[in-house]
Amino acid sequence: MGKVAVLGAGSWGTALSIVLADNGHEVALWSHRKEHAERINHARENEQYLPNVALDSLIQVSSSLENAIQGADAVLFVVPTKAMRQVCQQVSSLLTEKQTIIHASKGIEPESNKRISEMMSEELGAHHGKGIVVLSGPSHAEEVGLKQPTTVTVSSLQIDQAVKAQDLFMNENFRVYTNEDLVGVEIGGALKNIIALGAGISDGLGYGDNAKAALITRGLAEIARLGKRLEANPLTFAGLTGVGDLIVTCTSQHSRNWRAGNMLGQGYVLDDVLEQMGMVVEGVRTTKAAYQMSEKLEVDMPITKGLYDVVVNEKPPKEVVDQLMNRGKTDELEQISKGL
Ligand SMILES: NC(=O)C1=CN([C@@H]2O[C@H](COP(=O)(O)OP(=O)(O)OC[C@H]3O[C@@H](n4cnc5c(N)ncnc54)[C@H](OP(=O)(O)O)[C@@H]3O)[C@@H](O)[C@H]2O)C=CC1
Ligand SMILES: O=C(CO)COP(=O)(O)O
Repeated sequence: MGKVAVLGAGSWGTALSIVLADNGHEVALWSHRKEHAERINHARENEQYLPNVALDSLIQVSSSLENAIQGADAVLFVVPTKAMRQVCQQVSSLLTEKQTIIHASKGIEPESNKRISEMMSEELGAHHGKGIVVLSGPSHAEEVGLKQPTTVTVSSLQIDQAVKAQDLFMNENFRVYTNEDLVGVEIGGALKNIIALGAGISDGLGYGDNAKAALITRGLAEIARLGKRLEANPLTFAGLTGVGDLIVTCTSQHSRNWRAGNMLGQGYVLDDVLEQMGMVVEGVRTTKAAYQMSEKLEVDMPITKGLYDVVVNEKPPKEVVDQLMNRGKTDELEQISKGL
């Protein structure tokens, strides 16, 4: 048992703090807003992001990064991808060499097209760079907070660091696997949000299970094609952070990406959707990043291109479905094998 600093007091940071406290760790949960930190400490609940879930007394919330990180054996970064560089810059001088560095966010940075561990490694410097661990998989905060059975994967270029993270989080409700394929784990976790936006749009347009099954299957094929180009292990996409997270995010109403897509499919405009969500919808920025990567690396990603047309070019979703359905003929095995 030790101390873990959790940076980011949204739904996922709060749910993972609950897992860590269940394992007997002292948790310093950091919110960048003082009033939010005080509110959670007082209510013993994160009413804004994870309501109706009581927080153990082992979880103490602070708006001071120094207090959160001092004496921590591990530091978990779980802010939206957009905030990751800034938070890394804020903490980089506070970290010590012994601390295990983990992130549990899901995204790709537009323009640089960097994965989260790559961005972190640039900001945190050589020592922590190679040992950064990612935790990913099919895991909605709402269910983890209720201690419902959940499985995730941890990965790192230094597998001993991933094993340390596995030991920190693993318990009878929260099963943690290791996987050496850092690229595949991060790419699967980030890109499934694009397909979940598409699944929500499909439901919002009134389409049925056939359309959703097609999106999940063909979405997996194009994620694997990009992954292969980036030298991921294709088998990772058959795992929890690939097909597992695609299934949960495309089919669960807990998913913010699915919910945002659902509203887009019903005709709401993106700015209104994002305002109403009040939580991060990573798929929007990841769509931009993945589209840029598919163009640069010449990887065929028709669903991503369609979603890019919706979120960037404001094309009506129905037109995008027609565009996808009326492409030229292709062979299924030929397409799938490009991701193997
Ligand atoms: N929720 C889930 O079930 C899961 C989420 N994830 C991933 O975890 C990451 C975080 O998501 P989640 O917790 O759900 O997001 P939420 O929208 O629930 O919360 C985001 C939190 O980050 C804070 N934040 C925003 N900007 C900054 C900043 N610049 N510095 C510090 N804190 C900031 C927000 O504060 P404020 O209130 O001030 O905006 C808020 O506390 C995402 O990448 C997501 O994809 C992964 C698996 C499951
Ligand atoms: O990553 C998640 C589940 O594994 C959460 O997905 P959303 O961000 O769409 O809610």
